[in-house]
Amino acid sequence: MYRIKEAFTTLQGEGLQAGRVAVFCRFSKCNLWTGREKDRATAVCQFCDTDFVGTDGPNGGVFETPEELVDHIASLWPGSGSIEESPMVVCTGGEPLLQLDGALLEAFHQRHFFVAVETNGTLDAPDGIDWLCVSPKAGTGIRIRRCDELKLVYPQQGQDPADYDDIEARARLLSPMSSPDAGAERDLVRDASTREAIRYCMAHPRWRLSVQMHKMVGIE
Ligand SMILES: C[S@@+](CC[C@H](N)C(=O)[O-])C[C@H]1O[C@@H](n2cnc3c(N)ncnc32)[C@H](O)[C@@H]1O
Ligand SMILES: Nc1nc2[nH]cc(C(=O)O)c2c(=O)[nH]1
Ligand code: SF4
Ligand SMILES: [Mg+2]
Repeated sequence: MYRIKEAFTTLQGEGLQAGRVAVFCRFSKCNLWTGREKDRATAVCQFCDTDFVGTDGPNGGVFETPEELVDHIASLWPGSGSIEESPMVVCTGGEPLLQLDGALLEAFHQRHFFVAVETNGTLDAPDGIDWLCVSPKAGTGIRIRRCDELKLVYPQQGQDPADYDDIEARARLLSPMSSPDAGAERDLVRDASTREAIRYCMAHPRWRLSVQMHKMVGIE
């Protein structure tokens, strides 16, 4: 059984796949925060910009089998879904690795999906993910030692990008932290974080900047 908060089609806004059309499959629940505002101050991860509680969002729900969920996601893909088109699904959340298993991956692949995953890296990932993005949170133990992109939200108190030097990745990205709330304050926080991230990249050119493009162009 898979519990999905919401699903929607947009452009991947972050990381090396930014700009690519994808169906986002947002899994319910996270192991680093309950998702309730009253618990934010005591959560392990306190800056989350996402509502992942329950299954009541647009195109959300409870899916009994992998095929049922994949049919639902495929129905949101705007093209034909042919192998040439390489339809993409981004499994995110919440923490998708609490639920994503080999059977679901296999079902996505049967339907020609390129499967990307956004994870906090604290849980083991099943084999066969096509694009694995690990975004470590300060103070957590990272189990995933190898990924496609390491995408640090920056700056985080108590975290130094060098803490992750031993994780193997095709690219190392700093993604400026924005405030969880929408509006003017979010932009101010984001602008300050962006300046800091740029400064860090310039001094440590192993790292590159990744901006949350979707927030800038006003898409989901
Ligand atoms: C909501 S998380 C869900 C996936 C997974 N739990 C994780 O943390 O990677 C999706 C992405 O948004 C990033 N993110 C969350 N809150 C953010 C914020 N306030 N500013 C910038 N990025 C943020 C996360 O680091 C992650 O890369
Ligand atoms: N456009 C867009 N790109 C994204 N990349 C990662 C996201 C996420 O919430 O995991 C996200 C998101 O929420 N929207
Ligand atoms: S950013 Fe990821 S790890 Fe942090 S609370 Fe949100 S969903 Fe969980
Ligand atoms: Mg998001």
